[in-house]
Amino acid sequence: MSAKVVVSKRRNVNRQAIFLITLWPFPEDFFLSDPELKSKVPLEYLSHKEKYEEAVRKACLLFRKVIQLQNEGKGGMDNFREVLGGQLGSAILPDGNPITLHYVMFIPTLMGQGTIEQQAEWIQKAWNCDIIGTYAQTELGHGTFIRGLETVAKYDPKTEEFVLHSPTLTAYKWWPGGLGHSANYAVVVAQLYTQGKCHGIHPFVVQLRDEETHEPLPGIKIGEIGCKLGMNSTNNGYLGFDNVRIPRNYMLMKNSQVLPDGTYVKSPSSKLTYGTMIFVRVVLVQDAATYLKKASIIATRYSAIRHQSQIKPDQPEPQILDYVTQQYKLFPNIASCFAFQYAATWLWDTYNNITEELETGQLDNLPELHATACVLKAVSTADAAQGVEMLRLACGGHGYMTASNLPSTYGLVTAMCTYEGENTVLLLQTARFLVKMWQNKTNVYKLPTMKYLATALNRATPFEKSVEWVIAALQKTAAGKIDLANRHLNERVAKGQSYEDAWNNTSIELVSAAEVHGRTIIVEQFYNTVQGYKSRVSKELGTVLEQLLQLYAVNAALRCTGDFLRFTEVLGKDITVLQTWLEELLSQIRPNAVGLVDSFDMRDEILSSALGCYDGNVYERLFNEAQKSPLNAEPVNKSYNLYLKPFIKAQL
Ligand SMILES: CCCCCCCCCCCCCCCCCC(=O)SCCNC(=O)CCNC(=O)[C@H](O)C(C)(C)COP(=O)(O)OP(=O)(O)OC[C@H]1O[C@@H](n2cnc3c(N)ncnc32)[C@H](O)[C@@H]1OP(=O)(O)O
Ligand SMILES: Cc1cc2nc3c(=O)[nH]c(=O)nc-3n(C[C@H](O)[C@H](O)[C@H](O)COP(=O)(O)OP(=O)(O)OC[C@H]3O[C@@H](n4cnc5c(N)ncnc54)[C@H](O)[C@@H]3O)c2cc1C
Repeated sequence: MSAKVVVSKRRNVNRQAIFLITLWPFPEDFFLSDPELKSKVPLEYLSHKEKYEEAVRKACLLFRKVIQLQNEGKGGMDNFREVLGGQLGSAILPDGNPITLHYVMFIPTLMGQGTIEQQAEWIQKAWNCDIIGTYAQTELGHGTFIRGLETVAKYDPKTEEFVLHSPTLTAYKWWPGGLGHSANYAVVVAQLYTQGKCHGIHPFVVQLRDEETHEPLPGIKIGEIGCKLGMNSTNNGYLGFDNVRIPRNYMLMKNSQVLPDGTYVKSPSSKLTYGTMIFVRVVLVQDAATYLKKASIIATRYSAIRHQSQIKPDQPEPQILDYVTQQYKLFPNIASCFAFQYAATWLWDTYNNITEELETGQLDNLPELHATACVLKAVSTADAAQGVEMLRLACGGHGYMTASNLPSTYGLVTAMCTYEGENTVLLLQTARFLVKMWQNKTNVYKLPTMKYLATALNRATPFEKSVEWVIAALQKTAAGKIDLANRHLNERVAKGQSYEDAWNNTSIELVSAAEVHGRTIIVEQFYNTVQGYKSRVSKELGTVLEQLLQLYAVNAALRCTGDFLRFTEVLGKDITVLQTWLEELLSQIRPNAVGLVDSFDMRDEILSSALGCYDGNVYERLFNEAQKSPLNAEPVNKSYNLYLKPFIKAQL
């Protein structure tokens, strides 16, 4: 394979940003019409081993095709984004892609953490897929608390090498995607020791397997971690080191360095090592939107086909879409798809702007970027996971069928709540930043996502039925919750608790404050986007977008009525108005519901669902899928004669 990648020498180029610029229409058909990218047998009927082998076959073909497009000058890095993301990627590899981490974390870490020379050495090889990498950070004993990682990289100045070692079982790397049997290299995050001192965690490039035979190298203990709730083809692995030596320049040294004599040169910020995690958290908001769109299309189309019960006696069974409770399950999730999509776009732009600043050595906005990426990743993935599950339930029994593709979509989306930072932990990171800003009010005024904190608490928010009011009320609630949590924190400290104990004892309130702050950002971005669109789209489209915005906002408000009653001037009677407003919106959106999900523009092959196809032939498809069960290949299964018959005939 040969893909030309030019490594720019300009320091201020945001190299990770080039991933996500869409320059041309993506040729889905080039992938979806390739018979080799279709599985002959539904994946669920394959063994664990066969699933993995099939996933590797498809993944290689998939990326070969992407590289072919690139070599023909048809699109660039944006093609990688399409095949890695939840839309095309999860259609072709519904149980996960064993090479994803190579593109999503290995290459971005080389780009973000390597010196120009290291990039020149590694990136071309990685882009050409001469080597396949993963990102090995989490260990059996620690995923969240990365300062507590146990893998050691000790510098030996005599040989100018690092010696990597796993001193305990809990030091084994555990979880990295593709680590089991796919990758032959990894970025390994380990505690750096030089001149007898530990300098904390740093990234190292480590070869794991022979480039020809793929046999594990001496001192490398490696394997796959086993079956999971979902993502069973991602080949998550474990990895232990027995005094494995790597050259000095295999430590990624853009931010901190170890000189040949072992002298440690400090990074301008130790948190720059965490850069790849920010990048992935940012792109996950988009992925959360994609998975929720997928489930929303399936459940909404199915709800238009499915007839059940009666609303009035003697009348035909209605489409289940006409039940208001069903609309309540579906439409707020459709609105969330728009909300997360707009938040993702805004966050991506913010990320680009701030990483460009970082490249010039300006770190002022890094804390806000971190806090914002954490909260948006946490809120969007949690809501998407809950939403997909609700949409699955909204399809009744058929939603429980693998053929609906909802169980496997849930398996993919719920993993996002844990990986790349467990959601509660991320909300606590945001809370840490909010409290800091709250305590030091002068900074609050400068930061775009925090500006509201300067005035929100003292601003009057008399109730009115408008999105502007919902935003003001959410802001006031977030400010009120931060203020209260901060007061409780201080009270606990005043009573003699250490700050850390007081923090832990206040953490339920802190998490809740951060969550409302995240929802405030999302509603505000939705509002800003719709205001921007209004003059550019037809009146009819403007009206529908406005309805979706209102639905998202009023639903967000109704989710925190208790907090509104505590922190704003809202009264019980106003909640009734909010409830009626929600019900009005459900009925306004009803005629456009199917059109709205059609607008997400996902082909049947991408939905991969017997319930969600464009033509609505739900029952035929379910029946056809049932015929694919290997049990139906023979009229009588051998277990009848072996077990059932003797059991039935026996005199018990
Ligand atoms: C071609 C590609 C295109 C892409 C296409 C799209 C396709 C998408 C497909 C997606 C598939 C993704 C598959 C990914 C699989 C998952 C991979 C993983 O999980 S990998 C494994 C992922 N693992 C995880 O995510 C582990 C989660 N754990 C952690 O990140 C950390 O342990 C921690 C943040 C919780 C604490 O860290 P700790 O060092 O204990 O820090 P303290 O709490 O003591 O705070 C100290 C100070 O540091 C500050 N600060 C902190 N972080 C940052 C930051 N990033 N920055 C800046 N600052 C930061 C903090 O604010 C505070 O400031 P101050 O108040 O003092 O001023
Ligand atoms: C599908 C999948 C793929 C993954 N891929 C990779 C990969 O490619 N590379 C990689 O390195 N890792 C990977 N991971 C690991 C992932 O990043 C970690 O699982 C994640 O960071 C959470 O860490 P943990 O598992 O240690 O959870 P824990 O931290 O043990 O969480 C358990 C509970 O403890 C709570 N908790 C922990 N710390 C705190 C705290 N400070 N305050 C309050 N509560 C706390 C959490 O909220 C949670 O409820 C993957 C994980 C999954 C599920």
